[in-house]
Amino acid sequence: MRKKIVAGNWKMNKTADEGLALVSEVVNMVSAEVTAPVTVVVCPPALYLTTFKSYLTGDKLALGAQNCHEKAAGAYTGEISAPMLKSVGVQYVILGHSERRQYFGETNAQLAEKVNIALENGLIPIFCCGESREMRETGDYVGFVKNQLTESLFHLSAEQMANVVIAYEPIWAIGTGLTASSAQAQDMHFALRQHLAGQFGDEVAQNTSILYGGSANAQNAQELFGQPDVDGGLIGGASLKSRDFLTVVKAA
Ligand SMILES: O=C(CO)COP(=O)(O)O
Repeated sequence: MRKKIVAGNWKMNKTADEGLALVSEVVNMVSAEVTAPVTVVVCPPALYLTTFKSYLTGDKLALGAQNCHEKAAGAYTGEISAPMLKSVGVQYVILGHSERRQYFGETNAQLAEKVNIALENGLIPIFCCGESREMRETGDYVGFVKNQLTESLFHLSAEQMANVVIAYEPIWAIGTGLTASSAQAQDMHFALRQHLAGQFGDEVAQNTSILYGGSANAQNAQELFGQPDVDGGLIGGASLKSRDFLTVVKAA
């Protein structure tokens, strides 16, 4: 059975005090209110990972980073490596978020290297994919997203792929309030699972968690997560308010 996962991507938000208050609230609420088998991953700014590790314990809560470098160490000023993340107890790492692709020029080939180094260091990549609004309106958007998987993941063995989580995040839905309809999400998730099955076999495809991201919130999460191929979410804005985030978690 594939895992249900709800990950909160805080992006570049919250000062240290604000972050501590939020993570404490989330931990308390998850402990008190979440009985379903869902893994809650908190992905704060890297600066807070070490401090947050002691809060995110037990089998329901996990710590995630928002990025890592593709090399293990070296002269890369300002960067953070997968071995460093592992050494402070990080379990998941978001890779290939559309904001990193857009603002930092990350390519599918570079992301293939990031996926490799994450897996070599025992981190679970949350590999992001998704099309722009223009692509959705005029192009072969399913082919485009499938190709993101092909170029960054299809060099892996089936065994390695079993340790990867996918997040479908249509760019037009991120931070815009324009959520994909549950049918649009389901259609893409189904297509991606088929694509995975073609390369890695049915068992791996069926066991891969495919999360939805893009204006998912307390109001629409139930409907989105109710789709057969939607296994949870990667949540931006709604992860910054504990009560909203918990409502999303409970919908998984
Ligand atoms: O980019 C996202 C999560 O990684 C989604 O962000 P929003 O939930 O704010 O649209």
